Amino acid sequence: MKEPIDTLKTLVLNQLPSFQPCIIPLPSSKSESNRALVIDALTEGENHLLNLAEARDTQTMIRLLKENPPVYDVLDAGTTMRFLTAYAAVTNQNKVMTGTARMCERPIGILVDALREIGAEIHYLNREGFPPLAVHGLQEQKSDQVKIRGDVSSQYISALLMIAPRLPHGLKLELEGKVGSRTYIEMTIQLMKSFGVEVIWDGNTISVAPQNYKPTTFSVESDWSGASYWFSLVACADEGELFLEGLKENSLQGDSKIVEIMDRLGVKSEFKAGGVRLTKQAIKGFEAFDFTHCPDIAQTVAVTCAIVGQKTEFTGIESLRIKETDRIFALQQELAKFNADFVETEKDVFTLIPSVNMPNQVRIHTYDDHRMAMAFMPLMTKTRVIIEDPEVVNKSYPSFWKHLELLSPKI
Ligand SMILES: O=C(O)C1=C[C@@H](OP(=O)(O)O)[C@@H](O)[C@H](O)C1
Ligand SMILES: C=C(OP(=O)(O)O)C(=O)O
Repeated sequence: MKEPIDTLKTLVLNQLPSFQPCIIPLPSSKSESNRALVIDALTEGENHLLNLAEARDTQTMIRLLKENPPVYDVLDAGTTMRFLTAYAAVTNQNKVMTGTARMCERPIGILVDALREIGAEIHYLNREGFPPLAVHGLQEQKSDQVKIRGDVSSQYISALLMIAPRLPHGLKLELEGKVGSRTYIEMTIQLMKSFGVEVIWDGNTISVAPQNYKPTTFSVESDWSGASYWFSLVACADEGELFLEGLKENSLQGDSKIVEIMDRLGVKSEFKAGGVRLTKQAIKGFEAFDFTHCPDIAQTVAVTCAIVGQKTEFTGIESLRIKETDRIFALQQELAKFNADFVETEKDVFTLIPSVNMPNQVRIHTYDDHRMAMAFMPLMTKTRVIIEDPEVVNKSYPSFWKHLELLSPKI
């Protein structure tokens, strides 16, 4: 049971228009960590995984793989649900897959259908197409060629790819229709290659022959999705400079696109040894952006545009409806609290109309979504902000509020 709203824990952020130059340490990427952990579990021999994320999604993955309970309760971690469903199948285990109430509303049918076609026995325990599930392993591979649509979640494709080298006949995945979050599929393939596995992506077909992962040392990069909130803070502040530690210019993470976006919204990025320096520059502006391949930074960019006065068209955000919450609805509700609008002007095209009048205080509801809490933090440059359920950030970035405390005001 969720607590009633009045008794919810809140965090008050006092207005901070400008801040002194500051170093932000950043967490490690949970997407890279969760892939490395599944690959590690499928490797014969010992890997050395460095810099694994502190994110709850990753800690849940570590715990479940280590303790190997009969029920894999993934809480609210999408990658953990999708990757471990495929993992349980290929390792021939009997597992119940479950999670939070919201997780049981996030679709998994496309992955289950593909795994069944390959030969896994999986049953739905409640609603067809959604967790909870009972996985009963994969006795015999029935098919090595599967068609899969790519427009709902790339996590199904990543899950299948990572188990593919361990299937007796390997796997040929034929991607159908529009493919969203393609950068995450590329990340999966890059990680597989780092662990010595060959993957061939040719047009719409990704082929993986049966082969073994090779033990290696792998170090997880800092998290670009988490970095996006600090870019936004610099964009929204009157004055401010940040050094974000551990980021590399050539990243496996598609959310590094934030550099390009924030360049238009007034943030200059300079890559140095050990990270990236963010300073303010004039806003160049943009009219439209397609988030198909970087959906997790859509909230960051929407809030930034609302604050800096940039009217913008958002496309490629359909998948936001099936994430930790319906992020489109959540954005619309919370942006309206400071008189910004996020309106569907044509089917699947949303226009962000910036704030015209800033109230003295805004209370942000966070909808069990870490990214709602973090994306609205930069509003503190303009007004006093109250964040409901601040611990929601633990999913990906438990030290987020501690890092915010590193800032000191510029008087
Ligand atoms: O593979 C991954 O690590 C992820 C893929 C994306 O999901 P979709 O493929 O469902 O868009 C992204 O939103 C999620 O935060 C992490
Ligand atoms: C959508 C997200 O995660 P997941 O799908 O793995 O729960 C996210 O971190 O924004």
